[in-house]
Amino acid sequence: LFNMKENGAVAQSGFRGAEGRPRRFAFSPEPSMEDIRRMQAEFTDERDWNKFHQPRNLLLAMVGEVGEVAELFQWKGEVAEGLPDWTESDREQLAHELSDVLIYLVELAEKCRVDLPQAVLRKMALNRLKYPASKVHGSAKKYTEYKD
Ligand SMILES: Nc1ccn([C@H]2C[C@H](O)[C@@H](COP(=O)(O)OP(=O)(O)OP(=O)(O)O)O2)c(=O)n1
Repeated sequence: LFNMKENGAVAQSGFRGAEGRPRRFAFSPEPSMEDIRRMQAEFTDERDWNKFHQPRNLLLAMVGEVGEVAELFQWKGEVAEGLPDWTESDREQLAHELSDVLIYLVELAEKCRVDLPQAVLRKMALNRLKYPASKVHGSAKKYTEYKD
């Protein structure tokens, strides 16, 4: 059991502790979405790749990377939270592919002039209004299926 504390992360290896209860998990506080936007902008500028990174191309690149994430899960059947049966190498591959999706998503948002962190706050506020916890607790019905 090791503890990845250096980044402020509280992730630990394995999903369940000795008592069989799920361990606490949280992301590291850094980098922020703005950090990621800036780092990817530098990467793109240094290679003179902005001419390729129009919104539609970024969207297609992102969807391609989503496909690569799906490939890692393909034919595995249901996978338990924490991926207890995956090798370290499979986990690292997944970390790479999820990062590719995020990098393209952040750049797509930038090129579409969507301030993504603030947009997420607005959308989550809408989600809470649409799905009041008191009304939908324990049910996965879509909001259109509720009678009142
Ligand atoms: N025109 C490009 C090409 C790559 N990248 C960056 C963003 C992604 O994080 C990563 C994608 O690289 P690849 O297209 O080589 O894809 P993979 O890393 O998934 O490699 P593979 O397709 O071999 O699995 O590199 C980019 O910004 N712009």
